[in-house]
Amino acid sequence: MPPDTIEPGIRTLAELPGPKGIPLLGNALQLDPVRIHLILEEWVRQYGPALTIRLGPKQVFVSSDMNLLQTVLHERPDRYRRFSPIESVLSEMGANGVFSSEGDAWLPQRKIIMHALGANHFRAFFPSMQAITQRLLEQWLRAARHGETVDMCRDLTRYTVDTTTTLAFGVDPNTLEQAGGAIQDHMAHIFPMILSRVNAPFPWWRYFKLPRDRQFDHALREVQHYASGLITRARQRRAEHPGEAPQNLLEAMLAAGEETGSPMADDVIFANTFTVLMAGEDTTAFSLAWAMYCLCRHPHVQERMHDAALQAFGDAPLCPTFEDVRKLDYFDGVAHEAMRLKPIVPLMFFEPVKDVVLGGVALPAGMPLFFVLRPSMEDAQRYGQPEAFLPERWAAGHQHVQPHDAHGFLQFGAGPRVCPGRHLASVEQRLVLSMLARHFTMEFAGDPDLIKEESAFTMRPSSMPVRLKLR
Ligand code: HEM
Repeated sequence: MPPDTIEPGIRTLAELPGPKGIPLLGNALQLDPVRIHLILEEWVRQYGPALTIRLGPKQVFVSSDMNLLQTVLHERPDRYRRFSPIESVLSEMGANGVFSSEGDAWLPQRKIIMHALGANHFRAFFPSMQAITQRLLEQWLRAARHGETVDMCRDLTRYTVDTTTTLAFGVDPNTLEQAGGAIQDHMAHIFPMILSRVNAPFPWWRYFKLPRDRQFDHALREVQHYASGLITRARQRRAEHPGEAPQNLLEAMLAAGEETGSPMADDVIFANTFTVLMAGEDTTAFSLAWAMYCLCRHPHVQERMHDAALQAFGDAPLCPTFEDVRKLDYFDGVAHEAMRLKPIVPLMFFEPVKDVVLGGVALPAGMPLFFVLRPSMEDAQRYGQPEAFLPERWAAGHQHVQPHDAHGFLQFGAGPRVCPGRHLASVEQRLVLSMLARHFTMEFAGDPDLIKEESAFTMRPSSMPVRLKLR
């Protein structure tokens, strides 16, 4: 955008404040990928809600203004898209599915995935979710009886992979009861590298491999092999049951175009299997792990949850029917409140597809836009008593904690690309938290100050060891 075309009163990036960088690399070396969200939050505190940084040759617009983020989210795909390195990095991994694809490629994938993950499928799927939750309960009962520490990050990532794989791909891998390493151990190496590569000022991995790139390549091969196995099994099932309506997302992708004669390409099916496997794992698991963290800090909320569980499903060990899930709104509030204080999506990355003016700042097409989500969720103008953990603020019609501005909460995104897995995530959160509160009390099994926030595309706890006691 040439400066002489910018209207009076509109600012350019050069007029925004920001931290000083070094020649050539700019601020890149200051942005430790594991702490990137904390560093950007600190800069927002220091320089205000609109600032600029530089990553190598790229000038970046950084903002914590959720009204601007709402604009960006809703004005897709015409004016904005995801930050383009997300697409190139995921393409190199064979994972350019619905999350990262843009333009005409995105919509057909989105339609299939929205349908397959739609809330209308949950009724039929509910018994499977109950069985997986029962498995988790049995593990925790054993740990409580033997006084063993529970590694919540381990158990919850296994729970979410079992649930997502069963729902979306029609196979229950039962990683929860698997003794040794499971697919999750490989996936744990993939997320941090995606974040590092997306924000790298220089694509080093295309020229030389560091030990961590080799570890990443190995993890990627394992996950690719796993996804291929799922696809092979689904193909076999379809061949054995010709003409049957697709039973899950994978079968829906294989069946797409059977009538019109334009099937979904194999690489697109593969990319979306990979995408949904990844998107369904860390997000829900770490939102639950952070909820555990908040609950250990606020034992009185555990008591309220226990009462709410008894009220919703009485003597039953788990939420007994799909209809009863609706009675678990208090648990949804717990999950939301944990995500407000410990956002598993602390940053979102976009770019304009054409020259735009956003918040009075002229931004040329292709300019990286980084949004920092937590400051607005800790803002007293949006949330009363922002530092307090108050799940009841999310109850419908609740008036006691004011103000309450749900627009400031964008953990699932918004607009045409809002998270299609949010209903599944909400059912998982309700089932796990209500089961926990029905049977156990929980406390940290170690020094909570050692639990650190780590950016790894999602924001995960460095560890979450807890001790469960039977009620
Ligand atoms: C607490 C749990 C979760 C959180 C906080 C979360 C958050 C998000 C966010 C912020 C986005 C970007 C939305 C946007 O651009 O407007 C997204 C997209 C997506 N999520 Fe989730 N997610 C969660 C769980 C899940 C689950 C369980 C699945 C699937 C099993 C899933 C699948 C996806 C997919 C496929 C997309 C890409 C949608 C598109 O670009 O059209 N998510 N999610």
